[in-house]
Amino acid sequence: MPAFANRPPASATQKIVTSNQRNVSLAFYGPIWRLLRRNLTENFLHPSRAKSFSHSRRWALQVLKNRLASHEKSGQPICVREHFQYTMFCLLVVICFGDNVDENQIKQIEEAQRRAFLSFNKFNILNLWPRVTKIVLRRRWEEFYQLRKCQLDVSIPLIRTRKNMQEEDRKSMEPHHDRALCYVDTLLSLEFPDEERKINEEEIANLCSEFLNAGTDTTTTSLEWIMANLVKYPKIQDRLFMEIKEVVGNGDQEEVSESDLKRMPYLKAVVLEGLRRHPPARLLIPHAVMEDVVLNNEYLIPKNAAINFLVAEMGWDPEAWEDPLTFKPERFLNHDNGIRQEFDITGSREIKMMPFGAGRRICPGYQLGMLHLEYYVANLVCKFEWRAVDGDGVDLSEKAERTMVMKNPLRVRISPR
Ligand code: HEM
Repeated sequence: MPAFANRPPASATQKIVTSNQRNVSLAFYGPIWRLLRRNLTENFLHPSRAKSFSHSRRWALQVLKNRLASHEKSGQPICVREHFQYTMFCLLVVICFGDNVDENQIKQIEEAQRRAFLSFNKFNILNLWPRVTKIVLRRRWEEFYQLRKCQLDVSIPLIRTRKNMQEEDRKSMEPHHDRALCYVDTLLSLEFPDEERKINEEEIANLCSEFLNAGTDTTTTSLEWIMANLVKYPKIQDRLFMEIKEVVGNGDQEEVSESDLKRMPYLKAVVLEGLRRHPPARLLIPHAVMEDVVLNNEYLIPKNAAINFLVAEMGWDPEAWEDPLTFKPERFLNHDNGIRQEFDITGSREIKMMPFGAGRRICPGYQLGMLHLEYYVANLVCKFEWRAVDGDGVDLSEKAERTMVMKNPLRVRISPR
């Protein structure tokens, strides 16, 4: 039995890949994976591209503020998870399919994604022996195809709309250069070098579904944990509010903008501390090494053995972090209250925590995830004061669902600042 070091050095993680299955999905490995990943990170999720969705982030923020404000008027405590979830989902749908999508279409996509998710365990067995199960579990296969059809019926028209827009732009004397590039746009122009073909509509639909799944719950869960800590520790919330006010001033500014965020080291520290203390993914997608690796002259990791990283335990390691179970954003600040220069969330220099994974399989959406957390935390704290429901403490117990969520979802009272 191999033993696994729980803080592998970066050199070992660089060799890590997931199993060698060939599939048009970012979660598997192969030449296609490399191409798709490069597309996602370099052409699309790169910060310069991510900026083009500022107006969508602003729109989603407005949706969220309206929902919270109308609840606040009712005088009842608010259970925030559903609102965070809806906001993140709307935003990612727009980033994925373009800002021409309306709320009704978003609801249809949400329903199709939800049904697919709820059936995940039921259909898992079909992966094992497809030839056999196609005979003995014929009904289940039919159900699976039906569900798949529902998903495609919703997403393929949206993909075709973007295709038509690209066609029109190509023919037009006045193409829309200012149109924000969405994920589907980048996929439509991809060609597989080894197969001399373009990626087809069904494959694009799969990748979009994966994009929405991977980005929504992780960001929603992290946002809920961070806000829970700000409610539990009002002094931290007050300090954050002071920082925000110093940057945006006392005027009636509608939004903390993305450029403001860069001048808020304490905000970044709060987000990092949230991800350290409550990483939404407790395990990474299983990894494997391509050849036998010996760590620290002590632990053998055999080629192809499934490796699961205990992400939370790394961030709670008392040898790496002082008082690791306490929520203390200051640990990420240097003496001048700036973000510690040496801290690196990608783990390319050292790994003390890895909420997004590390090495070449690191979450391709990590910059977008960080930006969304900083943007929504800053705006929520700037607009409202967040307080615990009278007599109710904030219970930070955990529950394993798709991500590690709050066992008792966060309920709060908010009041406009
Ligand atoms: C707080 C937010 C997020 C967290 C904590 C997070 C965390 C993770 C983790 C731990 C992995 C597995 C990495 C590994 O196995 O080594 C992952 C994979 C992935 N994430 Fe994220 N993620 C976040 C946001 C996002 C966003 C916003 C997107 C896209 C819009 C995204 C897209 C993906 C994709 C496509 C994968 C699979 C990549 C692959 O297998 O190569 N994530 N994420």
